[in-house]
Order: sequence, then C-alpha cells, then structure tokens
Amino acid sequence: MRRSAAPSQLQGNPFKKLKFIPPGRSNPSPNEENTKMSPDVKLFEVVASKNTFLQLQNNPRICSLNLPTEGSAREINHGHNYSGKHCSEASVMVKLDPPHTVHSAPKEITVPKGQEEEEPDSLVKYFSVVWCKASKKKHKKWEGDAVLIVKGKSLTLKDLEGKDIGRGIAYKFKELEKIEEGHRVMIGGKEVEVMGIISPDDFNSGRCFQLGGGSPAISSSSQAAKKCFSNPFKSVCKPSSRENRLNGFQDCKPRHDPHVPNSLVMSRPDNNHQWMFNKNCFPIVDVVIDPHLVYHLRPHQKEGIIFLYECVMGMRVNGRCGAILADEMGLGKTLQCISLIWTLQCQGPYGGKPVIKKTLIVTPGSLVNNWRKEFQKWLGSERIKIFPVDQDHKVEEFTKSPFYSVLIISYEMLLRSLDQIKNVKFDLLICDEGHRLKNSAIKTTTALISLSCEKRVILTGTPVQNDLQEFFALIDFVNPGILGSLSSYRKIYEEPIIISRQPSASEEEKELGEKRAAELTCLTGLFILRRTQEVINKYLPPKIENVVFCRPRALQVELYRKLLNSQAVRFCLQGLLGNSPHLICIGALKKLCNHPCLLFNSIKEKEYSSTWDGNEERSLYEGLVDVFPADYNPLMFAEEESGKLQVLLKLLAVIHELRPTEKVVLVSNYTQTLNILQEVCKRHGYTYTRLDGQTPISQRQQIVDCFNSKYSSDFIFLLSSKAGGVGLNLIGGSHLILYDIDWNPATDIQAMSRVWRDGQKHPVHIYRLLTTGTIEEKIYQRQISKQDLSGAVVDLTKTSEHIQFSVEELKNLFTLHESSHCVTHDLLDCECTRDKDGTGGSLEKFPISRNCQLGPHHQKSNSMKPLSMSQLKQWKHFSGDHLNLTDPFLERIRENVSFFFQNITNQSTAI
Ligand SMILES: Nc1ncnc2c1ncn2[C@@H]1O[C@H](COP(=O)(O)OP(=O)(O)OP(=O)(O)O)[C@@H](O)[C@H]1O
Ligand SMILES: [Mg+2]
Repeated sequence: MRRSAAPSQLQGNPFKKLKFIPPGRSNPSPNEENTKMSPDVKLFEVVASKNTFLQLQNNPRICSLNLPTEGSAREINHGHNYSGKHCSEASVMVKLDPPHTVHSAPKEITVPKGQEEEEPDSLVKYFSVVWCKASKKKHKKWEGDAVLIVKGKSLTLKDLEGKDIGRGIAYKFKELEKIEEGHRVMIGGKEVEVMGIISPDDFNSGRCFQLGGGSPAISSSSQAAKKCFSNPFKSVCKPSSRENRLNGFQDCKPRHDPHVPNSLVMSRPDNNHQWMFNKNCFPIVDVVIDPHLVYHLRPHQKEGIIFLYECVMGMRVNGRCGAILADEMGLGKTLQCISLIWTLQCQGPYGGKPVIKKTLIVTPGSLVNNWRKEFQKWLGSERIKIFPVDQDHKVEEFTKSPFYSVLIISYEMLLRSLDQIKNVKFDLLICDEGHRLKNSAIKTTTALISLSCEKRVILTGTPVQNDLQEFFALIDFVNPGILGSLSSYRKIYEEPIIISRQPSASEEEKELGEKRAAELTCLTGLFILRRTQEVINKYLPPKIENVVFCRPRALQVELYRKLLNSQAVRFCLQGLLGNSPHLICIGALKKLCNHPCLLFNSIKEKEYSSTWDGNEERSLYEGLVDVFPADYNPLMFAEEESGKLQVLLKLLAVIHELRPTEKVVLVSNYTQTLNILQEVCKRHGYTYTRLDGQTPISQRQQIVDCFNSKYSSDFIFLLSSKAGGVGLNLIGGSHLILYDIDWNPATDIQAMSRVWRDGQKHPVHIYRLLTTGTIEEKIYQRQISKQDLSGAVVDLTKTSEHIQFSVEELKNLFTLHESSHCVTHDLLDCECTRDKDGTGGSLEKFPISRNCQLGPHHQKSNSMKPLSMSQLKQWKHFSGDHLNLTDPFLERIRENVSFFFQNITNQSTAI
C-alpha cells in the first residue's frame, strides 16, 4: 500500500488526478503554506516547480525517474493550488458519485450471439485505480493504489508490488470497453475506482508500478529531501535573516575561475533542486574543479566527475544521492573520487558552502594504502587530511580529532570498529571494489547501511548486471528503495525478464521482458556509469598478449594417464560418487600441470594425514607414487619435470637478457605453486618480492611501491591472484606471466590488468601458459566458449565449486590429447589447418593486429568479457616449429612450445 501521499504522477492527467490518501491521514494542505509566503517568493516557486514538472514530463529519459517523493508530490500540488482550479476539481471528484459502476458479472448472464463476435479477446487496457473492500458505505475508505488490467472479458487487479490481489472473469465486454476515469468496478470482493488510464507502454515497462510509489523505501525516500520539505519556505520568508545572508554572500565567488579555458565547471542546480536544497536562499555559486587536478584528468575522468557530482548532489534522480561507477579496471576510479571529495569538501553550489565535511572510504585491505598514495599523488599531503586505518593508526584517533576529513578503512576493520565509526557523521561513503555488497544480508552491507550516510558511491570494475538479484542489492544500497521492495522488484522486473529469456517464452512474454529490462536499464542508467578500457588505450603503450601452449613432460604425461585411469575418475564419469569427487580429480590434474612435485606432496600429505579416509582420494592416488623415482624428493624438484616451468625459465632468462631494466609479474592462483616459483627464483639468482594471502595488509602497499620504484632491484613480483588480483597497480612490471589458469575468466583478466594501466612506460608483454592437450586447455576453452559468453559468468566470486558439470563435460575434461599441437586451435576449424604446405603458419591470412580482445569498435564492447572463440581465431597464431618467429621472446621458448596465439594492441610501437 502506498504510504506517501503522492499521486501516480504520470498516469492520466496529473493535474486532474485524484490523490489516494491512506486511511487515518489527512490531505496535506499546501494552501496553508502558500498563505505564509510573500507574493514574490510564491510566484517564483510556482513557476519553478511547474517548469520542472513540465520539463520532466517532456523528457522521456527523466520522466521515468521523477520518482514521487513526498516532496515532489507537494511540489506539484503546490503548483496546482496556486491556480486554485485543479485543487477544487480534485476535491469535487472525491465527492462525486461515480457516473458508472461495473459489477462482477454473474455467471449465468448470457451474451447474445451476435455480440459475442464483437468481443475481441484483444481488448487490453490498463488503469490506475484505488481499491477498498466492497461495502455499501457512501464514503469509502480507500485502502491502496493498484493497477487494473482489462483483458478481453476478464479483470486483474495488481497491487503496486506487482502481486495479484483480485481477479474476475465473464464481465460484459461492452461495459469493460467503456471503463474510464471515475468508474467503479467490483472485482473479487473489492471495489475499485478508476483514477486514470495507464498507457500500454507504462504498463509494459513497469513504470506504472514504480511511479505508484508504493514501495516503502520510496516513500521513506531520501532524508535530505525530507529535511528540506519539512518546511521549505519558513526560513526563506524571514526577511531579516535573508537580507543578512545575502549581504554576507554578496561577494561570494567560485573558488576557481569558471571562465578560464579548460576549466571544469559542475552543472548548476536547476530550480527544482534549489527549491529542495537551498532553503536558505543562498546565491548560486559555480562549483569548479581544482585546475591542479583538471590538468591531469583524462576526458572520461572529467565526464566521470560530473556524473558523480550530479549523482551525489541529487541532481540526476530526485532526492537520490547514490552512484555506481563501474568503469573497467585501470580507468582511474580512484582519481575521479578524490576529485569529487576534494571539490565537495571545499565548495558547494549554494553560497559556496562546502557540501561535505567527512568522507568514509571502505576498501579491500590491500588497497587502503593505495588510496593514501593516490591522495598524496594528486593532492599532496597538505590540502586534505586523510586517515588510513592500519595497525598503528586506530579508528579512535580519527574519531577524536577534528583534524582529519577522510577515513580510509578496510571492510574487515570497518566491522570491527563499527561502534566507533557510528559516532562520526559521514557525509559521503565510497565503497571500493563494492561488488562485495551484492548480498544485502551480509554483515558488511548491513553495517554500512547502519551508518545512514546518504551520499553513497560504489566503485567496481566488475560488471554488475549479471545477476538480477545481486544487481538489486547494489542498486538498493546506493539508492535505497528506488526499485521498490525486493518482492515487488521480483514481480515487476526479475520474473518477466527471466521468463522472457527462456526458450519457451511466448512473443508476449518476450516483449514484456524486454520492455521491463529496458525500463530497468533506463531507471538505473542515470546513476550507473561504465566505460571500457578502450577509452584509455590511446594513453597506454602497446600490449602484446600471448597464449602459450607448453608441451607436457614425460613424467607429467605418465602421471596424467594414470590419474585418468584411476577408479575415482572412472566413478566420476559414471556419476557414481557423491561429495563432488570430480573437484578432487580436477585439482590433482591441475597440480600435475603446474609441477608433478605438487601432486607428490598431496599424495604424501594424504598418506600421513589422519583424515586419510576418503575412498575417492585413495583410489585417485593409488599406484601414483610408483611412477615417481624411488628417491623422489619434492623439495629438490627438477625443473625439467614440468613443461610450463621449463618455458617459464627460458622466458625469464630471455627477458633478463634482452630487457635488463624491465621487470616481471608472475601470477599463480596457488600458494604452493608460488612456493615452487619462489624456489626457482632463488636457484637462478633472480631477485624477487612476493604478495599472497599471508602478506600482512600493512605491508602490502610497501611491497607494491618498492617493486614499482625505478630504484627497486627486484626482478620478479610473485603474486597470488586471489590475494592481490584486484585493484593493485603493478606498473613497475612490464611482463606478466599467468602461470596457471582459473575457471573464472574475471580472475585472470583482473590479474592481467595490473600492469597494462596508466603510468606504464614500456610495451607490455602478457604470457598465459597452458599445458597442451590437458585440462588447462579445457578450462581455457570453457573461458572462451560461447556458453560462458552468454552465461556471462564474469564474477570474481564464482569458483569451480559453483560450476555444474554434466557427465559429458566431465568426459571431455578428463581426456588427454597427446597428439595435438593445440586442441583449442583444432576446435576453431581454422583455415590454416587446411593449408597445403601444412606449416600451420597463418600470419599472412589473419589481421596482424586487432583492436585487442575488446571486439570491434562499433559493438558495445566489454573487456571484462572473456575472449570469444571467433575473436581468438583472428589472433595471429602459429605452431612452435614455425620458421619465421619475429618475436625474440617467443623465438627463445619455441622448443618447448607446441603452439602460440598472439594479439597486439596499440601496435604502432610494438615489441
Ligand atoms: N589521468 C591520469 N593520468 C595519469 N595516471 C592516472 C590518471 N588517472 C589514473 N591514473 C593512474 O592509473 C592507475 C590506475 O588507476 P586506479 O587504481 O584508480 O584504477 P581503477 O579504475 O581503480 O582500477 P581497478 O578497477 O583495477 O581498481 C593509478 O596508478 C593512477 O594513479
Ligand atoms: Mg580501484
């Protein structure tokens, strides 16, 4: 039931509309306010509110977003009342006896034959209505707004959450055809009065539900809006105080000159905004971004700052102050936020008064110090006082000191210090890597909501639209209630959208689903901004990406065969075992690909462990130890036992030799593998540093800074993708080697984005190592297959445990292709396999360069999406024995490589 007294503004004629007043509430009397106003103020306000309303009505993009808040509703009434005409019309309408009442048709009513033909089933109409329980009382107590759907001879009544609350059939067609504003209809024990017509478009898009404002969250809308509406004119009307204020601000100037070339000036608030937020009638002052920052900003960042400013100021959606900045990785979301904070902390559109005092930035632990550094980088240490929480700097210090204006804290620490943080009034909340808030039930989300800070910004490089419920949680976090309650959102958006995407969906369902999806996008699009990496490509050096298929070594092949012949794998394929045994098998195969000694360690561990009771694992490892040499010592592992490790070593050697000043980021998903890689570094005298889950948070930034410094002597940065894949800047490295592959392409893409970002000076070389013919190739294929593209499983939290495998898929996973150079290439059905010369070399046939993985320019590309099969086909590709390898790095490793794919972005100065 609607709780606000707002009418459904866009249904029918808003000026004529009768307003639903919940029982027990009296009609607000805007006239009272009018009488208190001085005539000049009154005239100004009326014109302002009318103009804004008309503007919104005319602008299809905005109209759907002019969500009714208590304030906006009053604004419109206020406009009507000034003329006096519509108000009286409305009150007359309430009292008027409805001209026509349609009662539920008794079943026995028969319709003359001829008439039947005139009753097309296609009669579909929608009305906004109010309803109450059927009674004979003259003065009805209307209980709520609803939507009435007339279809053929039946009626359906839906509440504003989209739930059916009444149905009726076998009405007289002629009567239904005549229904119009003011008519009353009996339906399922309810009496309904028609308030207005809803256009099919408003129904199909779901807008009629939204605008009804039935959701509790909408009516409880923004506190700022409420505060302003509590008595917007009182203070304005005190002439003495107003004069004083005007005098005080007479020479109020923008902080920076808005007229100099290249100045970045924020949008001025419109009349509606002024009416809502400038109750003290301060003069309007231009808000101008500090030229010191503007000098560095990229065009997309300027746009982003304007976007963020408009969102948090409540200029984009009435009274809503949230935003999601979902730019792809490396686009400088941090700088955009820093610019916003710095601007709002010093300036404001009303009398130049700063909009915010305190800002809270919540971020993953490993990035707390990155934020500190970025503040320092862009603003120095004097302009703004920030307080990053770490071991030595406790929250209490911040709460006790008025000195600091920005608190930077990790999500974990936030939970621990919530009680103290609650004592501070924050005006702006920024949640970095905020996709973790996609679950509204988790503690972090509830903790942040409890801070009741209105201006909320989520930063994320991960697309947010993959899961409609998670999408709701993020939207509801930044702009609470804008999509109504979860249950109404499900009915109005999620269900029709999901139904429309099922193969069995009817045309009607498809159309409804598409319209609802479009409306959802339109509704949320005003406060979500996402730009792809393409916008900064031109500022970046070339990127040479290689997928390298490494031949497995003899020991690996033998162990691999044995694993595939184990009882555990056979049982898996027969679907005989419970307990996800396939995950154990997959894990063992992946370890083997990295290095056989990892498998050896697992076998030994299980042998000695007291939990060695799993039949599946025992049967998986049975007889494997015998394949290893009798005196096998995993600590003394031989490098030649792993195909990938051999390639890695040659690669490190050639980089070291040809580019002695350049550095390498070496990434693995596994700590045990990192241990091996670390050991290899030691053996070969390569200096290294390491960041994994065990690295204390307080040391992480220091490690990163040290590596990025040109004075650093570290050649290699060993990185656990799970611990440090997100948000880190590792521009000190210009070669990145992904030693193993993750099921989730997002993990790999995140890791690969650490080096090819703003500030990188050298051409970037990326090597993704895969063991030919093994499960690693299968995982890669899964990443790039169409199935994953459409399923869009591009979510960092999804791991292999979330993946369901059919027996058929498992059969494919558990197959070793020993004779192929590259199974992935075989699957592409590429022209070069039909070459007569049989070299497999296809350099001439394929574009030398494409616009990287992002797809053609004209498509709405998204580099967070994994590469597709067809895109891969367009990469340069060649077998290891190709004669003319021009890349000196590939040339050096070819001996152990069966196949390469290569793609170059920003080619001009490549290699
Ligand atoms: N206009 C600019 N000029 C030069 N360097 C910039 C600019 N904007 C951002 N950078 C630098 O680019 C790097 C990446 O920026 P940032 O960490 O903010 O990216 P992000 O969008 O947060 O990416 P992610 O999603 O990976 O966290 C940082 O080192 C930052 O200082
Ligand atoms: Mg970031």
